[in-house]
Amino acid sequence: MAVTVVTMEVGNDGVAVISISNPPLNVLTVAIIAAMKEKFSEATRRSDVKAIVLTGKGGRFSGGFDISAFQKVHKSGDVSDSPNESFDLIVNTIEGFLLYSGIRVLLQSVVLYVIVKIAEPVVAAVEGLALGGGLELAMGCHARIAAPKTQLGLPELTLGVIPGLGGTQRLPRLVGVSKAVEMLLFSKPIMSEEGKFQGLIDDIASSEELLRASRLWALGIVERRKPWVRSLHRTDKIGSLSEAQGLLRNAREQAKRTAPNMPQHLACLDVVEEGILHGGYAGLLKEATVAKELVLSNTSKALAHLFFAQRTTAKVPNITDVGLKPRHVKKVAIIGGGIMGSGIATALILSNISVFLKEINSEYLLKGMKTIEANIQGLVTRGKVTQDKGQKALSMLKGVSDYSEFKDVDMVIEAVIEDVPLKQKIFTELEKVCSSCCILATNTSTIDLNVIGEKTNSQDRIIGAHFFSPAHVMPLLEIVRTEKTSPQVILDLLTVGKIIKKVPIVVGNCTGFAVNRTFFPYMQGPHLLVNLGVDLFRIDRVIRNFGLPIGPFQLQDLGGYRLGLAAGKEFANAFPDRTFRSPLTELLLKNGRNGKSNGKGFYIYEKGSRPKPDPSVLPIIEESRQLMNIMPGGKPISVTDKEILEMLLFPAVNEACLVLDEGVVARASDLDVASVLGMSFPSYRGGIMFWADTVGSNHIYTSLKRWSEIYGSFFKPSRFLEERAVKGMPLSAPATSSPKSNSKL
Ligand SMILES: C[C@H](O)CC(=O)SCCNC(=O)CCNC(=O)[C@H](O)C(C)(C)COP(=O)(O)OP(=O)(O)OC[C@H]1O[C@@H](n2cnc3c(N)ncnc32)[C@H](O)[C@@H]1OP(=O)(O)O
Repeated sequence: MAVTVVTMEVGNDGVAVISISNPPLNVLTVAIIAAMKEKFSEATRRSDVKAIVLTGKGGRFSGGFDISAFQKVHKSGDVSDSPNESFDLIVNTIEGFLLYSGIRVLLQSVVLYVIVKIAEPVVAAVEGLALGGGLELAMGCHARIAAPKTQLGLPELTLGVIPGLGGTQRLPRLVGVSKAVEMLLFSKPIMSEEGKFQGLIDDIASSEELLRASRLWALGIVERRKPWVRSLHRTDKIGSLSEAQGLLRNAREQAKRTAPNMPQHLACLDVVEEGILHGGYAGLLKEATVAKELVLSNTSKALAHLFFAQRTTAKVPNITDVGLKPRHVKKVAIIGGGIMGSGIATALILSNISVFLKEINSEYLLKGMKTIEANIQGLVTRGKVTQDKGQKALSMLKGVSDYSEFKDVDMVIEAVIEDVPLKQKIFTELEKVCSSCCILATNTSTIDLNVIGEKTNSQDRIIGAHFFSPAHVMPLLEIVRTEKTSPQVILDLLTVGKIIKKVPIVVGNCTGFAVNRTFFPYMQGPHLLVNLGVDLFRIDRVIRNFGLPIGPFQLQDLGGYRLGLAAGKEFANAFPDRTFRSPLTELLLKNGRNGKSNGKGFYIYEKGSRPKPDPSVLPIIEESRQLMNIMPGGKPISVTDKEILEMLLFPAVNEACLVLDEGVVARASDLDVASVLGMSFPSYRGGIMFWADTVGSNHIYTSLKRWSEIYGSFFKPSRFLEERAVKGMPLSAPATSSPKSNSKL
């Protein structure tokens, strides 16, 4: 159990060093804030203290306010668990605002002066990271000295809230309105080097020198060699009112486009503006009010849930909690240099893992190597990777055309086409050429792993490493285990996932695994609706308005119809009872259409403009409708946008319930993360199960039941959903009984 403390040491130089210790990230809790106040008061009372340095133990200043406190507020609805005390700590105690605000609040000041007299300058010694409340605390100090490469940022908007410890006021005063708005709206941290350039940081000192430099700076303030700056009182970086308001106007327009359906972006800009119009103190008061309102919003509930859900995926029962140590994976061989194989190779080499890429001939090999180079170049061009890092990554790559290098690789990832005999052949060969402890992974997205490994005696080291395309960009890694996969192999792949900065989710073996399986009804529902007479472009619009980046038909355009058809067949075989068979995709292919790749999709794609609906697809849809003949009375059904949304998403929720009930995932929150990272379900809705619980199991069940009676078994609700609806239980609540014997984990 980590010890949470705030300590103070006073040196012979008269500098008190107050240190926060709450490993691993020194997050701020209400208790820590109270303890800090106590230490500051003590320092003020002591006659031997001339100045104060505030720092964090363990090489990290602070990761911000404790997000789990937000979750407490979400459960209780009581905002007193949020950081109230902090206002007093930063404004009154550290920054000493009231002391210097003069006659205006004279009476009050005198009283406070007596209670928390503060005449010492405070310097923040910042290392590792200062995020959210951590950076806000540092900005309340009179100067900030940072170690090199320290991350500085205000990521609160990603949690559905705004900075609540003065960040909306002090950041614009330190770095200017334009940079502050950029950092706030995009929650993008900067490094201390840029922080120094922007004026957020006063000086940089090496890690070893940090405390000494901070003490000296603090003494410099006492001796008036350095300025004693209260950032809340500064106005020099704000610029003219009209300029600031122009920036905010543009930022609002941008926020409406890039962050629709979320309240915190516009609210944050309003709070920044309040401070510009009426002064920093007024801005702080508004910030406190708005922060409290936002913490109770559905967006904040969803995003805080997702924050922890994402970190929970790496905690796998009986794998990560049984004392196993991960083995070091240094060399990986990849079979297949197509889009997937080259994307996976790119992700590995960028994390310093050596890769041998194998292809069947030199032409394909060259193509794969070129794709990897292009992937890296793309990242360099977009500024995601430096030129040096890109070069170094490419030096970790070697193309091969046979198995001679495979004898001492730690892992092989097969990424060839979805062909069962081919994969079986490859795995029997791998068993012969690789060492007996080499991990044998496949990137299949649908095929049963037991079938792939059927002809080997290595079932214990066969595992699925299902990446999402493009693999070097998409953050999700679905790790598929069978009942025979050894815990050590699962742990090793989890560790590789973390090293290459993916969010790994361990799932059981079934058709489509967790992600594709949950979303197969979402790809079929739109066809059902279109055959019932609903306009396809309206369907896409409804989904976009809900928050997915593109609708299901545009998604099919991107993937190509052949791929969709092949996947549809797999699902139809595995789950015939809840498959909707539509002739539409085959008709499209028959008409020479294959989506974006051949320029014949549901949309027309022209460089530089948004995709436009293609009217030439409508006669094909009409043909499909006539063949299906399912419109009641031959007339298109009449549905609201809400019904369209629900008819598309509830079947996916139903499948997610089955995935959960069958033990394909360990917990509902894994499906939330999978849906957000694998299928672009809007994060601010918390993921598919979280969202479903906000809608309510009863409404989902009764709707599906009604539609199944009218439109057929595609909508048939599962037993799990029915049980939860009858009991009034959330879908995400853990099962009350012991784990099922059919669990796939
Ligand atoms: C009032 C204020 O304005 C409001 C705020 O300050 S809101 C908080 C603002 N701060 C943030 O958003 C930072 C959130 N944290 C992060 O982004 C990442 O943890 C990080 C980039 C700092 C570090 O990443 P990384 O090194 O990969 O460590 P990571 O696994 O994420 O975190 C380590 C542990 O700390 C926990 N943690 C991290 N930040 C936390 C926070 N702010 N509150 C509570 N727990 C936190 C994680 O849940 C994890 O716990 P676990 O080991 O039990 O799973």
